[in-house]
Amino acid sequence: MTPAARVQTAIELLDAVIAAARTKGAPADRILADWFKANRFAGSKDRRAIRELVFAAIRACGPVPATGRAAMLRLAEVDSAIAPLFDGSNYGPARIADGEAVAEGGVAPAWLADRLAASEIAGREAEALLGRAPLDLRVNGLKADRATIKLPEAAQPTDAPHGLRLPPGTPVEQWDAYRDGLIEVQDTGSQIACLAVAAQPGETVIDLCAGGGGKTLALAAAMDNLGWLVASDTDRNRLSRLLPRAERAGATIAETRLLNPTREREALADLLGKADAVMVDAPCSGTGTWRRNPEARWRLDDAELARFVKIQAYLLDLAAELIRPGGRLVYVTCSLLDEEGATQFAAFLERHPGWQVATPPLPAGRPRADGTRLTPFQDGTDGFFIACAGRPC
Ligand SMILES: C[S@@+](CC[C@H](N)C(=O)[O-])C[C@H]1O[C@@H](n2cnc3c(N)ncnc32)[C@H](O)[C@@H]1O
Repeated sequence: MTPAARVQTAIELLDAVIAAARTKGAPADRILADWFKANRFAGSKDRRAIRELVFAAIRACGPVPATGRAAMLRLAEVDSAIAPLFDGSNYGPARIADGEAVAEGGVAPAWLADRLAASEIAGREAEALLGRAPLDLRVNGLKADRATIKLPEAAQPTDAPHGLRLPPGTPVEQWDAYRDGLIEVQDTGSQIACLAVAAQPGETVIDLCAGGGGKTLALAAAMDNLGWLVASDTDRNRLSRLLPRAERAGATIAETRLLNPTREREALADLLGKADAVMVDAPCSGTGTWRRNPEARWRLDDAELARFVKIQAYLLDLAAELIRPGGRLVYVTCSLLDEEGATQFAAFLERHPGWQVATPPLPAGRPRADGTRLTPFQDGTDGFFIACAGRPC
């Protein structure tokens, strides 16, 4: 494909991404993967270039652009290599017309940028939300050790005790160490969130919103495969990915429980008041993960945010019921909005008098109200709010 044809293809893909963002349809990654599958004529260099263009254009636009072409013209404002490719050539985009509409720049739609600013995420902190994430690994302590593991490429240790960092795009999935379960792909912020649980061998630990089990596997390693580790979620698809991953990682103590939304207690009835620790890695707006899916900021609206805030409070209260006297609650969210983090946790403490804030020392992050906040700008991780409280004895 010519460079101009790649730009035109990226414009058409951006139209699909914009439409999907408006209707809460498929994420950009999925849209691109489907297109590449259906258009085999695009070689690996084309695919890489188109992908770069689409994501660079998404990052360059704050609010949802009207069209893919307007989004690409916005990218042309910040990348001088793009405008000359609007050359009217065969398969390329038409020439730029005088006064043609260009999408607006910025970090996010105005309402969301304002909410972030109210949570002290503005300026360079806000811009860093749209940077490119590195590729972080967690060395699986059940099978290997960070100090001695041999990998095909040199990796830098991160702040997390088992963490290693590689450049984005490193094909780790093809490495033997990955296939054999010696390493997991996991952001350093996620690894640090798991440290906050301080899970010990022999304990009863619940990962209440386990999803595909990224954090469950880290907890199993911390527990040295000793104890009872329950991984629950309401999403059957996500949870179904956990056990094959656990097998690869040699995490034998992970047990999954599929929950029925609004009737979660039923599947967890045998654990009420028994857990030494419960981690609530809550469903959230994901404002801390825009480095990975920047178009998520076009999908969020006030109603969706309110829905997250409500379910977070509900899950925190459910977790409290599962914890034994003297046990601990760890609340984690990959959002940097206070309503999903500091304010949410403060409301929990108000509803549960007697619970004591007790965040263990973490290797990165800064205090934020009763918890700790990690940000892409300060910590080079995804954005997280992490807070812990102990149930009174
Ligand atoms: C931030 S994700 C969890 C990511 C996961 N812990 C990991 O490390 O990969 C939030 C999860 O909460 C789950 N969830 C949503 N509502 C829930 C509920 N009522 N009970 C339990 N899990 C729920 C979602 O399905 C989603 O997998």
